[in-house]
Amino acid sequence: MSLDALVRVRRGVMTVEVPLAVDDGRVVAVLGPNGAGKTTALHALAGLVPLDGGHVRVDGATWAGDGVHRAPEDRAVGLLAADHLLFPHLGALANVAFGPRSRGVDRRSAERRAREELDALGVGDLAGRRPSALSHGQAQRVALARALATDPRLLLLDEPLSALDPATRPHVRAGLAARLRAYAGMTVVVTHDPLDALTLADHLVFVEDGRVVQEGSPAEVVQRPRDPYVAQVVGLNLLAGVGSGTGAGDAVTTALGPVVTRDGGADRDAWVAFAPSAVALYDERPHGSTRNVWSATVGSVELVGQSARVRLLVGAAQTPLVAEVTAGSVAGLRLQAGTRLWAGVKASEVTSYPR
Ligand SMILES: Nc1ncnc2c1ncn2[C@@H]1O[C@H](COP(=O)(O)OP(=O)(O)OP(=O)(O)O)[C@@H](O)[C@H]1O
Repeated sequence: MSLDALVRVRRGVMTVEVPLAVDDGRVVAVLGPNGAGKTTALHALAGLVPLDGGHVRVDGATWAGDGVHRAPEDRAVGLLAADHLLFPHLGALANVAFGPRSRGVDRRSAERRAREELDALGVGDLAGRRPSALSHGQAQRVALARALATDPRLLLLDEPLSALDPATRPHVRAGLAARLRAYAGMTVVVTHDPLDALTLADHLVFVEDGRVVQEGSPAEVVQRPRDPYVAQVVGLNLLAGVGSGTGAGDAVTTALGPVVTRDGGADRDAWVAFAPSAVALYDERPHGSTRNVWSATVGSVELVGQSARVRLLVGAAQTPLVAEVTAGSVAGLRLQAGTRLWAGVKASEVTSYPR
């Protein structure tokens, strides 16, 4: 049993066109920058936005498309938004029981189901509290319980953790991940946050300007980004390049000139990727085993704990790269915006793969 959807919705000059397939018990994350069309796609699955084309089919039944448009209440959907919108005048239990009640379940059964769901999310002891007496994290768990208490086939989460403060977020994320592992239905989660996606989802779909630019398992995407936005999300430097195409060359020609990689340069059109931590910085041109060396200018330096993210503009084309170095190197090299230096990456740290 599964979700099979092709969401096509016109939004002004942009058309959102996103295929989505989810199997039972699986979690798909949709990622993308602001305005990419993520919420539009989610709302189309929920029935809040009509399709301009495509289809939404669940377990073989058509929810939308082919002249059909089921109303949201006629879809077995649970929707959770960043702002929980619990009923302020009802306690947590009554808020959660509202879902099954509104679908015709008798009061006693609805409350039993609500209590079960609150317990499963670790907030059973808050059953009698009104939303105003709940922390953000607690309220979001109650809202998740409300989305799940109708036993939806399809759970839709729209930035479920984005309104939480950084101290609360990891706890709610862990609770959500545990609950999703036990949930038998299908989940689509929209998020900006790569950590949410990597910890919650089995499959990632990246959307930009309404279109899918890359999808795959978290491991695939992290190792082999195929789009600058995806590379930025997973924290890798990515360059488009051209290899020899003969299997003989060992360098890929990029905006930085030839880059020597550990995979050779056999592919005609190739991506070249390396981690910021693989970029070493020097105040004089290094001599030695480092095969890839470029002149660079520091754009900015951001200290995060014991390490620093250094944005660089590299080579004649001023190509942006990110280096991650120790706080000690920042002091030793006196790194600041405008500092001119050398950046080096060992060939063994650089991967290349077909574009
Ligand atoms: N009701 C609407 N009518 C027309 N255009 C809309 C409507 N809602 C959103 N849009 C536009 O559609 C595009 C996609 O918006 P959407 O909210 O789906 O993006 P998103 O990826 O969820 O972005 P964000 O991360 O900022 O929430 C945007 O350009 C937005 O301005």
